[in-house]
Amino acid sequence: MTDPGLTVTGLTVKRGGLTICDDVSLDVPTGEVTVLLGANGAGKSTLLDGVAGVLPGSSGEVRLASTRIDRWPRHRRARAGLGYVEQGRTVFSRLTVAQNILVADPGGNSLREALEMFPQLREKVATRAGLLSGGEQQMLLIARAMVRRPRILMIDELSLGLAPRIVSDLMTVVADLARAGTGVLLVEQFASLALKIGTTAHLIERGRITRTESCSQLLQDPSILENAYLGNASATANSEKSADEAG
Ligand SMILES: Nc1ncnc2c1ncn2[C@@H]1O[C@H](COP(=O)(O)OP(=O)(O)OP(=O)(O)O)[C@@H](O)[C@H]1O
Repeated sequence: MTDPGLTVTGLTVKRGGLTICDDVSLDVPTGEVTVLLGANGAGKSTLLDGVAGVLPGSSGEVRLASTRIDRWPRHRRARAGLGYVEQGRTVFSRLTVAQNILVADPGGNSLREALEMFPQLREKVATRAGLLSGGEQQMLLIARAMVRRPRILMIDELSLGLAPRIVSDLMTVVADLARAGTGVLLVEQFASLALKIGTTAHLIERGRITRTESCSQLLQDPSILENAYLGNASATANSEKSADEAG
């Protein structure tokens, strides 16, 4: 058994009175990347919000390194080692790269550590973050989360709006973080890139985990993914095609 990272058991999360995530259970071990895949609106962000304490869970348990944290406010979960790079989160664009890091963690070594993690940012340390490329801004967001040394880092759609080549570079960075010991829970629309760096993948459909597979298995047999979370769209397309052929 690996070092216990994050354990989610039977978590239900509501938005506006509606159950969006229903009875979700999954583990995120330290030292590896766990991938969460699902169609738009399946409930991926809501699940991460529920785990991080952005939204309250209405039932179920969240444990970090075996300690129950689901009744804790968000900042306490973060202090305990749960990092979260939210979808659409932006850098402080008028602050420099260095100031963005120091805002997250004014500790003496945080800037040095961040630049060791992301040497690409070294030359830009005095540059205003708003002038960085999209990929560099995402690196800065990860660096800001990592200087707090989280045991677990949840990343929601880091690739939003970025070219595939840049996303591929970011995936290498994320894989390195996991190799260095962090447990990563990765939500990613570029499924094949995420699966290449992941160990286990969970598929979520309409707020429920419907399948858990090894990433290598999903890469070898893409039809599993197509049937699972593209299933509805292709079923509709096929039935339309059959109707056309019949007509
Ligand atoms: N603030 C909100 N109030 C009510 N319902 C919401 C709210 N935000 C999202 N939802 C609904 O919750 C469901 C899940 O949304 P969520 O953003 O968690 O999905 P997702 O899998 O992350 O999708 P995407 O890939 O598009 O980000 C969707 O049906 C969405 O319409």
